[in-house]
Amino acid sequence: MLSELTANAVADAEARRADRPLAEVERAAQERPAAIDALAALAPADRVKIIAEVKRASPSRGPLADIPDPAALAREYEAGGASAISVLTEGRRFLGSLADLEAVRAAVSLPVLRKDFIATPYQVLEARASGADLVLLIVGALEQRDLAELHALIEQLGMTALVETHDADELARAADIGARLIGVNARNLSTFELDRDLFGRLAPSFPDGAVKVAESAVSTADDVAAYRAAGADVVLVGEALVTSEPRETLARFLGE
Ligand SMILES: O=P(O)(O)OC[C@@H](O)[C@@H](O)c1c[nH]c2ccccc12
Repeated sequence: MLSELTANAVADAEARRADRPLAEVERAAQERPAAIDALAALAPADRVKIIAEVKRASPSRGPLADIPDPAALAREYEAGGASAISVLTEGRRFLGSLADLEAVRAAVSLPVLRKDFIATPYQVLEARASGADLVLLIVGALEQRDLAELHALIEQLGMTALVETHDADELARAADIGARLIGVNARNLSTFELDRDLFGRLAPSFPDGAVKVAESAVSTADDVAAYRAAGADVVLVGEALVTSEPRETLARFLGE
């Protein structure tokens, strides 16, 4: 499933490229105001931080929420105390778009993450051209050389990569490229199985100095507290926020 999601995302980007060639996206990326320092915004602190996700649907969970106005949702997230906003831009299974990312970027002053199946420089440039500060790289979807090259391009453009892992080998690969913001996704993107304890098992093996992000499977404040107790600096939450009153839920999750 992960390779199919990635192949589709790359094919969709290639189709966009026919209308908007690489040189044009490069220019648009350069003209954008500098990216926000997301690493500073997500740095370890005496309280847990939350990346709140704009997510309409997923292949494992189906439709979650309509979200007619992603900018309004992002403003709720900002007012509720989120430290960054993740925007799914994958169109086929997650029903997102780059237009969602643009709308969110214009609405908030928090760092914004492009959450997609990124495997080409073109997709990274699109992210910057749409105002992203952060770009997701899924280790399990990439050869090590491509991972290293995409990571370098993201940093060159002044953005931060969130490098997503799902086992000890992938965590070692993230460490090898010098990733400074590393996530552990509780959901296996090939089988869609959830393993809520995976973050806790991998946390001791994070490279020194890397910011630790626990991704997925949070439905209650206790889940956030469990991730925090296991060493998470940051927790990434989607479904629980889009299916509830986001400000109230964030307040509960942040222990307020
Ligand atoms: O809705 P949840 O269980 O709170 O999960 C959010 C986020 O972690 C999840 O959407 C996600 C994590 N890694 C991904 C990679 C691609 C697409 C989606 C994801």
